[in-house]
Amino acid sequence: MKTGVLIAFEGIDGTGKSTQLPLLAGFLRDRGYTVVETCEPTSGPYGQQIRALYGNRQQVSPDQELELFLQDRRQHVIECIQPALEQGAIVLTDRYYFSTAAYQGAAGCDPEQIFSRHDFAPEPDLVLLLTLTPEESLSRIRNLRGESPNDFEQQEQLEKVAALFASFSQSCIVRIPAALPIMEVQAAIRNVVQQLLACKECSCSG
Ligand SMILES: Nc1ncnc2c1ncn2[C@@H]1O[C@H](COP(=O)(O)OP(=O)(O)O)[C@@H](O)[C@H]1O
Ligand SMILES: Cc1cn([C@H]2C[C@H](O)[C@@H](COP(=O)(O)OP(=O)(O)O)O2)c(=O)[nH]c1=O
Repeated sequence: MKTGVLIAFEGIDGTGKSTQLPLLAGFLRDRGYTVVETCEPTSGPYGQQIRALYGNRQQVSPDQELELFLQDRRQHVIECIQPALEQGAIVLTDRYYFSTAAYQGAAGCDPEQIFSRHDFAPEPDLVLLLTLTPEESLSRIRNLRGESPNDFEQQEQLEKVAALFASFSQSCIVRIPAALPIMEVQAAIRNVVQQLLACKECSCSG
């Protein structure tokens, strides 16, 4: 049974998910919450197979790629997310099934079918969807991270991924403009999370 709080960070590559998530974790821990920080792809066997595709995505079909992300997530839910939620933790995950619907959707799979294949995955209480243009995201990857974009980070592909993220309308999604300075993005995130926690703590429905 889920008693904790599940918050997913989503968005195209370079939007600042792995910058913002630890800042939120620290903020929440300072306020006495138990926080579990996690990410997908995981470091487990399926996550490692996925990482091996970064430089050579063509070696698998979109369907095979989708299966790998599903297997990785199933293991992530069973071994990490569900136990942490049962213990009442706030779980912060860097990516979740919205990434699969967007990225594998952009690769040719059906996003609706991808959502419907996630009945094993607890629905998040909140999805913080960081928004940035693909141009800005690629510029951050090249200039700030100092990396060459990998096979998942090609502009044409990221345009499709961003368009799919923009099309999702689940009520748990809150869009956070990510082009602002780091601590301004963090302030917007904290504001939304504090509202969610206040709501949970007073058991109101909205
Ligand atoms: N708001 C921001 N303004 C400027 N640079 C940022 C901002 N957020 C993150 N960055 C930088 O952009 C790069 C990508 O951020 P990162 O957190 O790795 O993105 P993601 O995890 O979404 O791929 C990093 O070099 C990071 O330091
Ligand atoms: C979770 C997930 C990620 N991805 C992609 C998005 C990213 O381009 C890539 C790696 O994710 P990323 O968040 O960059 O992880 P890391 O920095 O640890 O390698 O995988 C999918 O295509 N589908 C998914 O379901």
